[in-house]
Amino acid sequence: MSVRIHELAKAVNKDNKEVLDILRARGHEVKTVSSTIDNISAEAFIEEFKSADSSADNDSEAAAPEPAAPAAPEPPKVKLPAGAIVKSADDIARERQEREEEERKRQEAELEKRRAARGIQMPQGMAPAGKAPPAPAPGLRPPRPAPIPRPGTRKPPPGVETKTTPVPAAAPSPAPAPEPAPVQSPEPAAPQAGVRIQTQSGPPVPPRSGSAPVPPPRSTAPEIPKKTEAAADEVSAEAGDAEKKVILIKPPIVVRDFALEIGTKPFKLISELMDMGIFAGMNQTIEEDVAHRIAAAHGCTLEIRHRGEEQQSSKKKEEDKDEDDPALLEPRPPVVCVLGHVDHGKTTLLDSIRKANVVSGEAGGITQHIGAYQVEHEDHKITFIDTPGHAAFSKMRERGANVTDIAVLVVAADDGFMPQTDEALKFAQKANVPVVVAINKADAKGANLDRVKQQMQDRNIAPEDWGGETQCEAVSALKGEGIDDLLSAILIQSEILELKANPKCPAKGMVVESQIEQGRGPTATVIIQKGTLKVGNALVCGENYCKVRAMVDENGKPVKSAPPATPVRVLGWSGAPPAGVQFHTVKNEKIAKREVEENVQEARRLSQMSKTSEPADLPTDLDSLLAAIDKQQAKVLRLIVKADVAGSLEAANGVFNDIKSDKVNLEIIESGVGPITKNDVDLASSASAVVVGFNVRQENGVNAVAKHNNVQLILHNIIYELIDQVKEAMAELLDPEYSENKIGAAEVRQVFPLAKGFVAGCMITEGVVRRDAKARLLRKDEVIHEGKIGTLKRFKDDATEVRAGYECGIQLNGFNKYEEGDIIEAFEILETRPSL
Ligand SMILES: Nc1nc2c(ncn2[C@@H]2O[C@H](COP(=O)(O)OP(=O)(O)OP(=O)(O)O)[C@@H](O)[C@H]2O)c(=O)[nH]1
Repeated sequence: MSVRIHELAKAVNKDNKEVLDILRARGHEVKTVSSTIDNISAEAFIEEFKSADSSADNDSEAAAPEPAAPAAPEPPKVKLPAGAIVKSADDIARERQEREEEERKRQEAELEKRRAARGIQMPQGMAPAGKAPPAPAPGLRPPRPAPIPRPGTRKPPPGVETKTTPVPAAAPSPAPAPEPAPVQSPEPAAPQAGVRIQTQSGPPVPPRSGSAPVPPPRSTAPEIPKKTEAAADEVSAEAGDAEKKVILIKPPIVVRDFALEIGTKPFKLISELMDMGIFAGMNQTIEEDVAHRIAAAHGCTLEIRHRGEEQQSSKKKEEDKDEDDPALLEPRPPVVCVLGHVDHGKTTLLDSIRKANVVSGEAGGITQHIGAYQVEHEDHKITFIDTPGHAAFSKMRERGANVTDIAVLVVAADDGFMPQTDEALKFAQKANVPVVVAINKADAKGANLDRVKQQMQDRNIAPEDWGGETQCEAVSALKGEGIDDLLSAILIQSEILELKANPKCPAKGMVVESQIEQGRGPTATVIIQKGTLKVGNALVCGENYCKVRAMVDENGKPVKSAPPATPVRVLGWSGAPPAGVQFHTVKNEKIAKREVEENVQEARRLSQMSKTSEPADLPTDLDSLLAAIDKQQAKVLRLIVKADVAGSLEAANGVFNDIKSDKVNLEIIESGVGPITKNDVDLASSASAVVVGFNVRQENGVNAVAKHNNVQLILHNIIYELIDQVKEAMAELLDPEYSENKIGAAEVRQVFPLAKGFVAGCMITEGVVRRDAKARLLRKDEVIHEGKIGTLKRFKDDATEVRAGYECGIQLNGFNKYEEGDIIEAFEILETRPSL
């Protein structure tokens, strides 16, 4: 949207030319009255001049109580302060032209003046603006002490001239009570900083009719002593922090709103921002540190309240008060996770408990994502979280331990404690989660229960039957033996823990897993920790929100509500929330969106802060400098990683980040949940990256686009394979290394002249000499010539190769000076791929 100049002039009741001139002076490229300016500038212009008009009207009404006779002007009814200058009509006319020029300069100089006002002395004869009001004049109200300037206090019009009498700076003592003054008494305005003051002798002359002053572009409030902004700054600096206006603001900080808060106009704020090299529109947001600087320049103190923090603390208090009230707590099922070493039988155990078998469906035999299920035993519910077993999933497993009340540590009776068993035990102990040991594969050949119990004792978790405190059950997950005892042991442990939660408060919980499902969009398996989650609830989970569209249980059945410790898959998310992040319920979707927006801003701010603190890593000595240069010169394999679920994605990113090489750096430029799309390929193409897919499919047509753009796709369902292929891709970036491989040697026995040049009659003394090989001629161990073999003949026939013990004729390209006894060595160049 744009506005034509003549429309603008009409709107502010001014000449077209005048408006044109003002706009040109302000840097707008306007040629004729039909030229246009943008809507925002036009609005600001209208606002500025309309308010100036109205205020000037008020001023003129107040200042001209009676029309003056043109020839013999009567002295004004209002007695002006001593020394005050009232301009003649001629002066006004002359200054009218000057005003436009001043107006142009004014805006540019405004900020500069404000800064300068703190350090630069005022022109002589000019009252230190902002420190002292004008001297009192008989009949006028006494001077008031300089008030603390309020942001937004308008400046006097540039054309208004007054003479001010310097008086000592107003003490910060309480202001004397103002005497009643006639309403029509216009108060002299302080001059604008930097505006030249003209002095005139002779009596004050009232304004003449017919030469009404042009309304100044800015209004002056008649009741308030005027101060320039420079003066305002000066005062605010003197006033100190105690008297600064404190502004409370919640991010995001939008230019328009912020301008109003600090008492300035949005367009002025925009120009200040531009001065700082920041280009932001009315409705755009600015960074917090920028807002702080601007607020300080306006004499305000900015307090930014991050809603999340505020709400968290206030919510925490409420929860402490209401949600954890013992009277409201009710018993809840235990949340159990199954941990252990690879192949010790975790999945089989979970299947056995659920009387289902999903082991056969797993790619590579590894559980690759967390599921959560609930089973019933002795009329009590138990919630199980399935955790994967490979080392790559350590993080997920750690998380699994953190969300749970009890950990079942699976130890194969025939294998005993293994590194990952110890790691899992460590996680559980770190999370303060009691452990129930399931000695699995009790049926297997070589099963040794006592050895496992001994290992338990060695790890300070002695089994109960050995006098310790750790419950321990021998089971055969495969045969379904000992499962009931294990479940009973879990329930006993649960009873000891006295697990309770308030089912009536707003739901709170943790995301166990999330993914993007076809037809369902982002979904997340969550475990409710407090309250009851209901369809229709609005949730906030880090940088994602959810209006619960539907919930399904572990059997895929829709449920309407989920009480504490229940696992449910929730539909209706804005995006897939990462596993391990907590969610809470808010009043409605609008609030959820707002909170999430703030969380996103906060996350950005934190990442910005971490980026700016990076210089600490700068090299400080020569060695580290050289290492840094080496690192810069190292090749980079960029990856775009996609995985089926958030947990797998994190695990995959984790293992990729663990691949260390001095020669090739690995950089994950993008990662996400869901199938590989054409966008991923496009991004990979522009970033020269490789797309890696873990347990995901690719959308139709992706292959063709990848081929066309020469983008490598690496897809696999098994993490080890993926790691190997990524390493291969890294190695391929390295420049090949070349090595020489001697394949044979011949001794020159006789030199034969030919029509053109000579041929060396040789005996092959070792290996083989091939026609396409490279050769070097040695004479008394000195290399005389190196090049390619030109001809290789057996008698008169060309030969491709001649083996040791045979005679042949050899001609080297570009060489003719063979001598008897010379040695011709044949070799080939081998190209090898360097290792990482
Ligand atoms: N003999 C015997 N074999 C078992 C038992 N439990 C599991 N197995 C076998 O052990 C192997 C591994 O079982 P999983 O349940 O896949 O082991 P896991 O710990 O879940 O393995 P990951 O998912 O790779 O971590 C399978 O071949 C099972 O049949 C058991 O009680 N007895």
